[in-house]
Amino acid sequence: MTSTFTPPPSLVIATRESRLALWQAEHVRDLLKGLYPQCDVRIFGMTTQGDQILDKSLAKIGGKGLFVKELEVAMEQGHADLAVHSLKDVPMVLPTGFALTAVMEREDPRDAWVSPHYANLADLPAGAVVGTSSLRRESQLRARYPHLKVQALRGNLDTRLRKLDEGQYAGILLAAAGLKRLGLGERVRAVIEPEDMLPAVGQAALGIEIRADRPDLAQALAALNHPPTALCTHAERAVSRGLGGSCTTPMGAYATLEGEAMHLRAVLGLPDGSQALHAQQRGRVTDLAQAEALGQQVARQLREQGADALLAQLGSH
Ligand SMILES: NCc1[nH]cc(CCC(=O)O)c1CC(=O)O
Repeated sequence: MTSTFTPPPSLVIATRESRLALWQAEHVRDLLKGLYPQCDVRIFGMTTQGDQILDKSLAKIGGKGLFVKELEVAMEQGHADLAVHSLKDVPMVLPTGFALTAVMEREDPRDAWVSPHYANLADLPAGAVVGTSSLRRESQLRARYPHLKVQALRGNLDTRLRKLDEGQYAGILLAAAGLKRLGLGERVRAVIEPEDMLPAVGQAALGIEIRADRPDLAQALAALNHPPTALCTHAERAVSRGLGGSCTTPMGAYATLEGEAMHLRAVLGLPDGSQALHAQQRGRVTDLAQAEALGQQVARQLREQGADALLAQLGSH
């Protein structure tokens, strides 16, 4: 088969302007420059609504979709060709006209414990304050360590680390991936295994979004797709979608793939840790449809255990 593919003469990448988002966009820019040396690849940085609201819980202001919308408008208006997102922040259902065209290889998917004084969560005395605004982390933390206190912690990575260093918290929970990407891996005191805390849907993976009417771009960006990561995160996203969840639902879902054998685990709990539902499933997965089916099975298992009632209680929390 002869290829008739001609790489585009230029590519503009839309991104948020936090240090992590810029790192991720620059990473994609460098990969694209390597793939297409003739292509003029540029970064279009934007401050999103989500970045400006720092004092309220994300769940209350409409979820992490706020980090994605402005980038979509930029693509809609032709100011950018693609957007690089932390897949974790991408809504489970994209608006019409947009597509997740590639999912890149995952960094370390685990959550990390960051603390100046305590090597481990298990070392914390009763009443110690842990910083996180993630309902998923709060729910799993409280279920396992009911003697700890949880206090809100918002802002980008640098802000959160600064608040920790100001001494308001015994320690904080962050995604290991973000810290590693920014060269802050030495701040990690302990990584938390999925057995103890399931990561967020899509955690540590980057998603590349384009307009659905740009098949030329889809072809140019296909080389960035990492099929095992795409399959795993597709299954995770199917669990959340199957529950009608969003990026702020207190659930974790994590898939691993060895050869064609996928193992998908999920948890859904109340933020106060008083109730949690767990489900897991193994199956052969070689394409996105099979990944989707496995995710739907896990969502069904959670439903059979009462996920809908739990989600209804959440609404009133
Ligand atoms: N919700 C914010 C967010 N979105 C993506 C990451 C970094 C890690 C990743 O790519 O999952 C983080 C920070 C965090 O949760 O600590």
